[in-house]
Amino acid sequence: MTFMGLPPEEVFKRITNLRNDYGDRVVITAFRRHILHTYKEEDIEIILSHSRNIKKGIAYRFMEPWLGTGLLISTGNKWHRRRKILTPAFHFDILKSFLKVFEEQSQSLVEALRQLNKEGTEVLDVIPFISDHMLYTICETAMGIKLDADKTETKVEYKKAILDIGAMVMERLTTFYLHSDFLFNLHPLGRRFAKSLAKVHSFADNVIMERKKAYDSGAVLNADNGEGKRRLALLDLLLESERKGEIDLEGIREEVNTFMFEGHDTTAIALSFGLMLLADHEEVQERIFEECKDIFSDSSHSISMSDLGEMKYLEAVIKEILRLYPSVPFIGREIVEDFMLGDIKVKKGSEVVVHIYDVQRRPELYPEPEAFKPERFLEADSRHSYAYVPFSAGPRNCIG
Ligand code: HEM
Repeated sequence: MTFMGLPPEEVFKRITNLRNDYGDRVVITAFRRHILHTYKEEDIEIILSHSRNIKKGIAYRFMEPWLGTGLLISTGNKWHRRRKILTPAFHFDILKSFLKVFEEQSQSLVEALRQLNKEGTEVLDVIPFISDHMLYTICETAMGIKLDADKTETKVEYKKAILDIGAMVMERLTTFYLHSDFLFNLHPLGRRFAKSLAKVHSFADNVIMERKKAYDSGAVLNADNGEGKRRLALLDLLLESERKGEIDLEGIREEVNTFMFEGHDTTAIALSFGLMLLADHEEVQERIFEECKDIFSDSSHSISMSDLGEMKYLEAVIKEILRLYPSVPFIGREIVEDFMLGDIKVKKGSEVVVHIYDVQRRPELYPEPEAFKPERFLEADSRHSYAYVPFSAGPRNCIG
């Protein structure tokens, strides 16, 4: 079997079809490396909950020039240390303090869509458009900067550069001869990648320096939990750790790039597929609308955490969107310690790929798996706990 020269969508289709042709476990051997693909919830549990096999697969190295060894890519002690520094930035009190930003950004997105509708514009690809708003949200919440107010050329170039880099990483991944750094750097794609990278790094450095100035002068973004305990948002938390000598400026840059990417790309994909599904299912739109009407009646009060808690149907809709279209369809691990996967031994040096997209479409777990049915998440859930893993699970689950 070969994936050589195929466009990314074709590679995706072939990889996800492997299960139909070969069963629940498939081993592909490429360049003398054994890669085990698994589609089964029991296997996925063993792999994702392993406490030492936490090293990411080789495909992630194509993102390293961009994200460095930030939280997504790092492993071992470095990953443990960073995860410990960053976890408090996702405390409930911090997230609660961002509700206003989420609301403002949602309204601004709806307004922009309305405007497009008025102009009769035909939106062909919503992803870059939604990406903008997701990027503004992560910048304002995690980095403390208002990117939507910034109309400079640098910002426009930054946004374009990260969208391009994402696409270029995908293209490199599916073009095997470009896996070699030597060939990639000589290739036009490699040269374009380097140019975009320079823009992204320079933008991230400016964000850090600006925030460092604000932090040093005492004007930092923080949330008070009502008991006088100050909680710091992500970039400020990193700057505080730098003061304590726990991380250096290069490390901060790795995390800023990691969170700018992970924080906007995953959410933009989920929202884009969500809009597509809602457009096709008016009855679901109607039920969401009725639920909101019950919660807000005629009031236009700002949304609260308790309002969110009441949106049971909307929550089921979001779960169903992420079941059908998980933003991260598969994840890879490089095995650093032999382990047993049921009756087979997976050896150190091999790789495993967990197919989130496919396990979430198994007909025996999800009857009519291709159908968009949010009600399945309203019923009592007796499924295996690793049959639904859009945020991964175990030690390397999604922090965001
Ligand atoms: C729909 C939204 C999201 C989905 C579906 C999602 C999914 C995932 C998945 C599947 C992983 C594991 C990746 C792997 O093992 O290769 C992951 C990791 C991660 N996610 Fe998310 N994510 C979402 C939103 C976010 C947001 C909003 C942030 C940041 C604010 C974020 C930051 C991260 C980071 C830093 C990691 C690496 C964690 C670690 O290895 O310790 N994600 N995410």
